[in-house]
Amino acid sequence: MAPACANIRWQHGCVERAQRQSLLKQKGCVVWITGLSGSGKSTVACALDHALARMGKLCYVLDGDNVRHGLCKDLGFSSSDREENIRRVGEVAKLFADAGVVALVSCISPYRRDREFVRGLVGKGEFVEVYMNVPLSICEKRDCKGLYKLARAGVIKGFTGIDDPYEVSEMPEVTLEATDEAGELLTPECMADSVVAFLAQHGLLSGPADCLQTR
Ligand SMILES: Nc1ncnc2c1ncn2[C@@H]1O[C@H](COP(=O)(O)OS(=O)(=O)O)[C@@H](OP(=O)(O)O)[C@H]1O
Ligand SMILES: Nc1ncnc2c1ncn2[C@@H]1O[C@H](COP(=O)(O)OP(=O)(O)O)[C@@H](O)[C@H]1O
Repeated sequence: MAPACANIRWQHGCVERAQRQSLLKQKGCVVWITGLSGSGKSTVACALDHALARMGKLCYVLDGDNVRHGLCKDLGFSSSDREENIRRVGEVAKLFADAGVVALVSCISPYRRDREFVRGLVGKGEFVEVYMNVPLSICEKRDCKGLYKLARAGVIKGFTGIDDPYEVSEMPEVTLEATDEAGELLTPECMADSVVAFLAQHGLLSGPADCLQTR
């Protein structure tokens, strides 16, 4: 989308992304964690942040609840507000990736179209969609904020999974199941390990190949 005002030109910087990545000895990317409220997005983002920090990788978590206290405090939960919410978070995540940081986004982001929009914003191969495949029954049972109860009672309208849709992607890069084959709940640490494995397999955790020698 072009800027609303015509008299805007792109200002190029003096330090390139490759140099920033070289300084940080890592590559920037966006890990986009999507799923129902209560599916464990924030918990996995936190576990992933810890796991990657232990590997010396700098991350930053953009959590739906948190950005709605600032950047997106003017937005509600209509489909157009959710779209704008995801657009803004996507743009910020893109800036983090450009800075050489691993952006860990945990937003419901219920509409496929909005997630695909962000995928298109971010460089090819740098957008990793992580789908929390946790059944509504589990999320609703957890109901740690009491919101499902309010939604079922009709106090909250347009709640994702109750009277607003969650559209599953056809091909998320990573799908995290709630349970293992024996039906035991998988831990957040185990889920984070699956994401780390994907990032490693796809070269997103190695040092930038095209980086300049600055140290
Ligand atoms: N109507 C409705 N539907 C869904 N969720 C709601 C709603 N109203 C408030 N909440 C709370 O807001 C959190 C979701 O914010 P997000 O920015 O992630 O939502 S979205 O991506 O724009 O759909 C979400 O946080 P999580 O539980 O962490 O997902 C809820 O606590
Ligand atoms: N893998 C898991 N196993 C068991 N409980 C979990 C798991 N992941 C998250 N939880 C719990 O579920 C609740 C919702 O998790 P949260 O990360 O806040 O979800 P979301 O960000 O998707 O709303 C929290 O009480 C959290 O401790």
